[in-house]
Amino acid sequence: DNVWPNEATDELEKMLFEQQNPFESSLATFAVPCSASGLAIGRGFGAEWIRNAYHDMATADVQAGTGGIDASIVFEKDRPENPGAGFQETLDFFRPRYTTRSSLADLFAMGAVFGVGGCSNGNIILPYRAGRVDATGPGPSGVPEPQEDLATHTAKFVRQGFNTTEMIALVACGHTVGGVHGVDFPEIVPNPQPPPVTGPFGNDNTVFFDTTTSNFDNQVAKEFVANISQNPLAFGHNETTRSDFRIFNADGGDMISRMAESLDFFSQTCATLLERMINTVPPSVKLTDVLQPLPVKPRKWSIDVNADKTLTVSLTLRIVDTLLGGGIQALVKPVSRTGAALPATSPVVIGNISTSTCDYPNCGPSFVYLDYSINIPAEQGISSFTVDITDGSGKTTTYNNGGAGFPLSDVVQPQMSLSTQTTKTVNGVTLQQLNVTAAVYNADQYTNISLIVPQPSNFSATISPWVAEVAPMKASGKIAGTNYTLYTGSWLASDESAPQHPFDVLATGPQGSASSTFNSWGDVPFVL
Ligand code: HEM
Repeated sequence: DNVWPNEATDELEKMLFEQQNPFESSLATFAVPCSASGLAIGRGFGAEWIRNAYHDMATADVQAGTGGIDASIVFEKDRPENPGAGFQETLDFFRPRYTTRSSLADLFAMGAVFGVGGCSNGNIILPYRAGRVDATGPGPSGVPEPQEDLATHTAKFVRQGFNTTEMIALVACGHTVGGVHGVDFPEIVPNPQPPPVTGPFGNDNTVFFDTTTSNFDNQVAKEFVANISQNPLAFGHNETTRSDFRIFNADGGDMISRMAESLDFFSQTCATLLERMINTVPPSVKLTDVLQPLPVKPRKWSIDVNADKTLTVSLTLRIVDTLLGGGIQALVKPVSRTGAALPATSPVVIGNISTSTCDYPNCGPSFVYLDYSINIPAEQGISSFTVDITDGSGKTTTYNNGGAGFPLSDVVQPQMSLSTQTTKTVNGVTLQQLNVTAAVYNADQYTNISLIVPQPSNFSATISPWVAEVAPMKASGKIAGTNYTLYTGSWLASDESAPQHPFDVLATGPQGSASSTFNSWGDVPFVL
């Protein structure tokens, strides 16, 4: 069932498995190594992303079927139960990847996967499912706080779906990285006077939970059991806020001892519980299957209609490198609009192979990116293609995307070289403008052709549901000798903070519709 395209998973699959790809910066890199960070001394992205996911989930009520990982944390950052810069820093980090195909809740869950993967050096890779739905406002409060008593904590974890043993384990799993920041919890970690200011981002005066703060390992449990722990929530000077001490002893110390005894047991327990944590969603939310990397994935493509009555299909394929077995023989076999086989095309080799490896071990395969430039008579066109890969041993395998080939429609295609992005000043406010020219095949079949740019429904909210802003497109001429007509339309942002959300071109009519979706602004030339 792992076929392309899949609007629910394609974006997230890319962010999850492709690190250091040729097109976009990697997300996981920021949690690898776990100690590296562009944040204040004592802060790390990996720890922040794990804590962010927990605090987002921690207001869930599994009996009532409410809350869970829904990004409601972005509306709850000012609450006393959510102190610290970590939640804002996590939001700032993931928000640029928030789209109609990647909810912030899914990104926050992925952040936890990266945090655990990066900090365990690939030892624990949480299986990742997509489909979480973003909240539109704050939910109830109820994140556990360190000064609360054990009965309160136990009840809060039951509300979240975790029994006492699981509570002990989940807290140990969370508190194996990072620590308590004096700037956030001066009552737990007193700040020295005057405060130390070292490094460009300052020092937030952190006392770590264990001596291997950058390792997702059972050291936190070992040091607790051995009574040599520096964990401020276990042995801090302030007895009221020793929540880890009370929780780790909630079953008489049994679970924390077992976690201390075996790294394997610790890791397996954490993998299970953290997976449950990121998959805590209301029953109305259906998560997808665990994402698996596609062996062959069209990663980028565009189709230009040329004056000489041909089409140029520019295609970048992403291929799991083991399929190639050291070779680069991967032939694209296009199929015409009517289903006829067209000549096979080899990749444009020189200078166009790039490889991508994951930032931490075991996160997924390495990929090779191959570029193709495929020329097809405009009247024949393209509807799909298959890929024949010949590996190092000479064996050829056809990849047909689960049977039907990789669909690639040439019916509606933005012509990037004829399109521009620019800015327009309206009443002293600089707004982005997108001018798109698209080629439409047999345009007389359609009654409406439009440019669609999803935008937030509420620009002053931290996040809000996307609404499709629709700009009509008008015919601007035929391409001589072809059945293509050019259509042009302009979208002007309604707010200066408008995100450059990927855009669609949609043609609709009584006989059906055709579209080109999720086109990147990065492919549209910028003009002043
Ligand atoms: C009774 C339950 C819990 C309490 C009272 C608690 C309390 C705290 C406190 C006070 C901090 C210091 C935060 C700061 O200084 O900004 C902290 C940090 C942290 N917590 Fe918890 N926690 C609990 C459960 C959990 C759970 C279940 C997880 C994840 C599975 C988790 C993950 C983390 C992480 C990763 C940090 C380090 C953050 C950083 O270094 O930036 N916590 N916790």
